[in-house]
Amino acid sequence: MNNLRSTLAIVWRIAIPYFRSEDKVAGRTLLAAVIAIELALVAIDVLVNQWQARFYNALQEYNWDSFIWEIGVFAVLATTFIVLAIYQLYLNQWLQIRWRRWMTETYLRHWLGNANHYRMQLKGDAADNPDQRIAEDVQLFVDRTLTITVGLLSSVVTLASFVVVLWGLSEAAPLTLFGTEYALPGYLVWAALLYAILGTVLTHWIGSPLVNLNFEQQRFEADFRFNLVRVRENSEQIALLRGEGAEQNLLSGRFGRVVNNWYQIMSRTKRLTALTSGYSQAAVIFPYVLVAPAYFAKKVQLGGMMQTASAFSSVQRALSFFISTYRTLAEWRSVVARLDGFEMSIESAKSLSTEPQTIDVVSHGGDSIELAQLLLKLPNGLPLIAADGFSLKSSERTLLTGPSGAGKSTLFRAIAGIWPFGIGAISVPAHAKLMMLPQRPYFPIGALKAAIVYPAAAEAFSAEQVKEALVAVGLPLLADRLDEDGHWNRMLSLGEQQRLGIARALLHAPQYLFLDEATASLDEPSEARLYRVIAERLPQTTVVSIGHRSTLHDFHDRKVELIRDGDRFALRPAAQAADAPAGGAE
Ligand SMILES: Nc1ncnc2c1ncn2[C@@H]1O[C@H](COP(=O)(O)OP(=O)(O)OP(=O)(O)O)[C@@H](O)[C@H]1O
Repeated sequence: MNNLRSTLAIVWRIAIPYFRSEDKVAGRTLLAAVIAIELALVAIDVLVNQWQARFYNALQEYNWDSFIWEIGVFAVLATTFIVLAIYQLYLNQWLQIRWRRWMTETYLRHWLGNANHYRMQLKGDAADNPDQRIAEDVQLFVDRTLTITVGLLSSVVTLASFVVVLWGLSEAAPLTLFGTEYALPGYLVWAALLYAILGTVLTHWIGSPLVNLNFEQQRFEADFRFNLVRVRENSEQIALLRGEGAEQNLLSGRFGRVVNNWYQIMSRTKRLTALTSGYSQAAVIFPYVLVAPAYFAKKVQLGGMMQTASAFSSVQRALSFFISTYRTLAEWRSVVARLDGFEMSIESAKSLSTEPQTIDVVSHGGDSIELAQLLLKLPNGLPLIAADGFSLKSSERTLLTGPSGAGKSTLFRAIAGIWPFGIGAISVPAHAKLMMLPQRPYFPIGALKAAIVYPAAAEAFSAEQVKEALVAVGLPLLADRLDEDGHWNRMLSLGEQQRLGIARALLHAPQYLFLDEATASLDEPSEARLYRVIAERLPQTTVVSIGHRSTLHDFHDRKVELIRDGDRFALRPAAQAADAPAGGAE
C-alpha cells in the first residue's frame, strides 16, 4: 500500500507540472474534453443497457413495431457512440503529443543545462541510458498515464451507474435456488463484487513479478541498443583491431540478457493470460447462471435477463479494471520508476555543482583567471592537483606539461566549470568567452559549415569567413564543401579534425583558448604553422596549451609544470621562461 502511495506521489510529481505550465490552457481543456467524452460514453452504455431490455422483450413478444423502433433507437445510440469514440481518441492523441513535447523539452533543458549530462556520468550512479528515458519513457508515461487515469475514471463511473441498475434488477429477479426464493438485497451486485475481488487478488498474486521484469527488459533492450551504437561509432577501430569476434560475443551476451528476461516475461504472461482470459470467459456465463432460476421460474422476462447479464458484465468489467490493465499497470510502474530515477539523477548532478564542498567558479571584474586554494579531487575523493595563487593573465601564452594522468585535462575541465570534485575557487573574468579544444573535437552530424561553427548557429558566420578560416588552417579543399552533409568525425582524419578545431577557434575568437593536445596529431611543421596562425589572428587571446613536444615551447611565454607533491600534483611555474616569444621561430 505504501508502495502504491509512493508511486502515486511520484506520478503526481512528474505529471502535474505540465498542467501548470505555459501550455496549461490547452492541456487542461483537452484533458477535460477527453474526460467529458468518456463520461458521455458511459452514459450511452447505460442507455444501451436499458435498450437491451426493451429490445429482447420485443423479440420475446413478437412485436414487430417495437422491434423496428428499437432498431432505430440503436442506430442513433451507435452513431453517437462512434462519433464520440473517434473524437475521444483524436483529442487524446492531441493531448499526448502536446504533453510529451512539453516534458521532452523540459527534460532536455534540465539534462543538457549547466553540463548536467556530463556530471551525471561522473557521478557513476547516473540513470542508465538517458536517451531511452527522454525518447521512450516520456512517450510511454504520457500514453499510459492517460490510458490508466481515463480508464479508472470510466470504471468508477460505470460501476456507480450500473450498480444502481443491477441493484434494481436484483429485486426484479430475486435469488432463486432449488425453487426457493431468498431475500438478499442487491445480490447481483455482491456476486459481481466477490467475483471481481477474487480475480483481482489472483491477478496480483500471479502478475506482480511482471513489474520488475518489464523494468529489466527495457533496461536490457536499451543496453543492447547502446552497445550497437558504440560499435557503429567505433567501427574503424574495431575493424583495424579485428575486434569483430569480441564484439559479436559482447553483443550476444547483452542480447542474451534480453532473451533470458523475455523468457521469464513469457512464462509469467502465459500464466496471467490463462487467468485473465479464463476469468473473462467465465464472466460471460456467470450472470446467466445467477438469473436463470428466476427466468425459468418465469419471474423475469428475456429482456430482464439480457439486461441483467449486460449490467452484470459492465459492473464486473469496471471492477476488473485492475485485472484487464494489469500488464499496462506493471509497465507503467516501471516507466514511472525510470523517470523518477532520471529526475533524481539530474537533481543530484545539479546539486553537485552547488554543494558547498565543491569548486566555486566565480566571475570577477579583472581580466585574468585566478586559482585560489584550489584542490582538485577525483570522483572517489582522492586528491589530484593543488594550486594556489596561480593566474592566467590576459594575452599570455602558457604551456602546461606534466606526467600522463597528472590531471592536466581535469584542470581544464575545472576551469570550464564542469568538474565539481574538489574545493577552492576559480575566478574567471565576467562575460569572458572561454573555448576548450580537445584532442578529438566534436562535430555534429550535418552540413560542414554548421559543424565548424558549432556551437554557434550556422548563420552566425558568413560562408566567406568560414572559407577564409579553412584556408588559414590549411584545409582549402574543404572550403568548397561547406553545404555538404556528413558525419565529419568519421570522414576526416584526426589531423584534419584538429585543423577544423583551430578554424572554429579562429572564427569564435575567444578571450581564453585552451588547447588540450589539440594539435598533437599533426606533424611538427604543421603544428607550428597553426600556432603561428593563432598568434597572428588571435593576438589578444590568452592561450593555454597542453602538449608534450618541445617545438611548442617557442610559441608560449611561460611554461607551467605539474609536479608530484606527496599524494597530489602541484602546479608550479617552471624555472626558466620559454626560449622565444610568442609567434617566434618556426
Ligand atoms: N570521469 C572520471 N572518473 C574517474 N576518474 C577520472 C575521470 N576523468 C579523469 N579521471 C582520472 O583523473 C586523472 C587525471 O586525468 P586527466 O585526463 O586529467 O590526466 P591528464 O594529465 O590530462 O593525462 P594525459 O596526459 O594522459 O591526457 C586520471 O588518473 C584519470 O584516470
